[in-house]
Amino acid sequence: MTPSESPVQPVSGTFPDVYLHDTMQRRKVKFEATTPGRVGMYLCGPTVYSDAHVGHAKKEVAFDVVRRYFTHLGYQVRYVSNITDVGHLQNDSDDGEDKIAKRAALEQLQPMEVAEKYFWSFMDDMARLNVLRPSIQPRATGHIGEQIELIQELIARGHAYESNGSVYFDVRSWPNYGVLSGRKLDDQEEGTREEVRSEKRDPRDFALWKLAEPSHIMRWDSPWGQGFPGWHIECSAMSLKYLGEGFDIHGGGLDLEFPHHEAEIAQSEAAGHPFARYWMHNNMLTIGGEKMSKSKGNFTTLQDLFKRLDPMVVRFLLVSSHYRSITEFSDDAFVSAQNGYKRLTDALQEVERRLKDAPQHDDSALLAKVQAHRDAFEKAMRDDFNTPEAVAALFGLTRDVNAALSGTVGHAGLEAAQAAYHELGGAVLGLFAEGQAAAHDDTAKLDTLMELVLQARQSYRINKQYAESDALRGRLAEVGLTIEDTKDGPRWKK
Ligand SMILES: Nc1ncnc2c1ncn2[C@@H]1O[C@H](COP(=O)(O)OP(=O)(O)OP(=O)(O)O)[C@@H](O)[C@H]1O
Ligand SMILES: [Zn+2]
Repeated sequence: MTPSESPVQPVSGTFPDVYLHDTMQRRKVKFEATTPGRVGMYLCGPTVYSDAHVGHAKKEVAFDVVRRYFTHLGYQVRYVSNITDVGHLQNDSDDGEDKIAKRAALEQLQPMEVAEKYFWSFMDDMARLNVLRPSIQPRATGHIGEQIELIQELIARGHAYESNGSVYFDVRSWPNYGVLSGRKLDDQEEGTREEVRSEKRDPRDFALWKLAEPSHIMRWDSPWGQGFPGWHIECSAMSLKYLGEGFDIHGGGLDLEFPHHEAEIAQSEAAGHPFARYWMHNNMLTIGGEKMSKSKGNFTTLQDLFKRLDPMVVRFLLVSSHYRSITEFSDDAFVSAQNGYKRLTDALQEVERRLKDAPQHDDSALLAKVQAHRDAFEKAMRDDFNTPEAVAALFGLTRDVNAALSGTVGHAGLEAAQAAYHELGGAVLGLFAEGQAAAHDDTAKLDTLMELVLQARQSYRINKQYAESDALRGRLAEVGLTIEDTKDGPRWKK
């Protein structure tokens, strides 16, 4: 496989030092770009077979912030994140049911319809969370050729073998297997069906290509017959294709460190392609102390959550904890996120309101304070993207801005405060999408308004004025607002 990277030119300029926690070295290290001024990042994206939950959002938001911060520092960032639309098998051991096919049977859809449906649902959720679109979002099914080519290279170099129409990576042939997770080969276990075990030279060998059973719908021609790629190979093929060998940063959830990322490294480097230079992993979003996950069934989809919470509050909650820390999902956490976010947006709105008609005033004291909070924000971000401390800097800013707003503030002070909110809270943390502060305010107003409407409707009903009550409901339906009567009383929905 030829990584199709055309040579990229360095970007001139000076770039402040950024330290990040590299999983491979298990410590914070100074980031050095392969090409000065450019950052190539790859993030393992979603398998599109169900709606995204809040845990997925933690990962997407974490790496979106990393990308945004490098951009803020002046780097040209190429952000590649894949879409897994090949149905992979239910468990990691090359065994079990195909997740997309299983969903397709359940929903009476074609597997590709499932992938398409949940791809767009994921994109909508991410847009609402103000996650920037990747520079390139390659789909696994669009890169079968590249995956086959990489597998052929591995066979040619003696690191993979064919068995019954499937191809496996030969872990014994690659002493570096375990380099990321620190696992010794002998400690690794693999519980696999006997039939699959017997195809492998070693039970820990992982599939690069799987022979398709007659019932398997998603299948492609290959030198080994009709089949489909293994779970790990797409990420190697697509990251190398779009970012080139030795690209800068590879990210993903901590649960992917082994086996997924270990396998990505082995199959890329054994084929002769130096892989990612830094590895970053986000910790988990938990509920009641347990990882939120589809298989445990303890998840809340983003779509459900957005019915009761502004997506920006969800984002605020996520950036308020560090990407390497556990984030506990609870109602209390949301209440405090709601309050915290409102403090920021209220101050920003007041600054913007006052800017329209700002008096002449000496703002030097406020200007110095704004600068100090900016410095604190940058220092936190350069230290492994410490977003909770960066958020604390925004609160510090808000405290000083509110104090200043209780007296006279001139144009320069207001403008400096506004710029700090937009550049740090907005561009870097992604908390104020264009017009977001105003939209947040509108949402709050709509909530109040609808509460009053529901009360009015209740009194119509108590007074048996059913025609009026129905008319009210009908009029709201015309503008897309529905009222539902539930056992807990009436509810409204957009
Ligand atoms: N609770 C979570 N917190 C943080 N990241 C998560 C969480 N759940 C999933 N992710 C990340 O999202 C990506 C895809 O997750 P995946 O589709 O396997 O979801 P899942 O809910 O864990 O599913 P399953 O339970 O079937 O394994 C992975 O990189 C994973 O690390
Ligand atoms: Zn991956």
